[in-house]
Amino acid sequence: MIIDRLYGEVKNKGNVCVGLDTCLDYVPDNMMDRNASVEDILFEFNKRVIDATIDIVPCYKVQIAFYEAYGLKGMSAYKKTLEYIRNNGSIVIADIKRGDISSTAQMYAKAHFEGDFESDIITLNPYMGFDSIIPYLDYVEKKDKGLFILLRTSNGGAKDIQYLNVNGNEKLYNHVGDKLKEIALKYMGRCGYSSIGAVVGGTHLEEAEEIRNRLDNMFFLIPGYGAQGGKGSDVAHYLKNGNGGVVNSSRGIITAYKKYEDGIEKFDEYIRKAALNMKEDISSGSKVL
Ligand SMILES: O=C(O)c1cc(=O)[nH]c(=O)n1[C@@H]1O[C@H](COP(=O)(O)O)[C@@H](O)[C@H]1O
Repeated sequence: MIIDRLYGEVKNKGNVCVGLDTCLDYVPDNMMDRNASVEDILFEFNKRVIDATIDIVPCYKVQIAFYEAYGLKGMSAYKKTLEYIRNNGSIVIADIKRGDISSTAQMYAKAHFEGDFESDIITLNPYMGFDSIIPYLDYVEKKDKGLFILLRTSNGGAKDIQYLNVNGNEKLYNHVGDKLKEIALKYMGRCGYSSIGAVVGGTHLEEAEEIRNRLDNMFFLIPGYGAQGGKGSDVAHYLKNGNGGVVNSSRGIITAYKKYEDGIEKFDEYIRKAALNMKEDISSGSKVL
């Protein structure tokens, strides 16, 4: 199952998920060949980031909006990026946050688990209802695919809806978590986690321990590190013995070179350094717990 692969990769390479939220503003001048197309520029940038990190990170998350924004050429870069990651033996999470129902969801599943945009794991938004998850489950069961479903997100606005009290005095995200856990139990890997995981932002800490204990069979995608303020000692609360989750950083890694005077010349070195520092920060946070 995909979750066993991801668990194994985390065991060998740590918890850093590199977020390829790539836009032209992040591309250094020397990669901006005037004659090259947007497709080539975005893909070449991603390829450099991937080549600099693939031996030290377990997976990549590619946020589709950054490619959609550049139209067809952007989507070609998206396709090439997914293929490059998968062909080089790594795991790709397509951050598409879909959340529609029925026949539409079936087409989303086909669009992102087959064909041009095939990925290993996708992100979903369950807040339209649990029936919006069902059309993807066949791919989890029969095609070795995985889902990370939004539970408690990293943004400030998470409190607007996800924290509302339901069923007396229970937080909505806990209610959603319990339901997802039930579905997840049907797709358990040998590693003790399900191919259906949850997205929990690494920026709110108060409930981290409760969420980790309550959803003990669920692997977490943990965004919010770096640019949004999350630290290694924060996100470590969502891990179990250093595994059970991957921590995403997008801007914090792919724009790391901008902090240095010689950043453009040593682009690859600084990208790798940012991923290695983050890996160290998370693992020292885990040791303290
Ligand atoms: O599902 C996500 O990946 C996600 C969930 C969440 O709660 N918060 C969150 O920031 N994300 C995504 O994680 C990435 C964070 O980017 P940086 O803040 O640049 O590291 C973006 O692609 C967001 O869309």
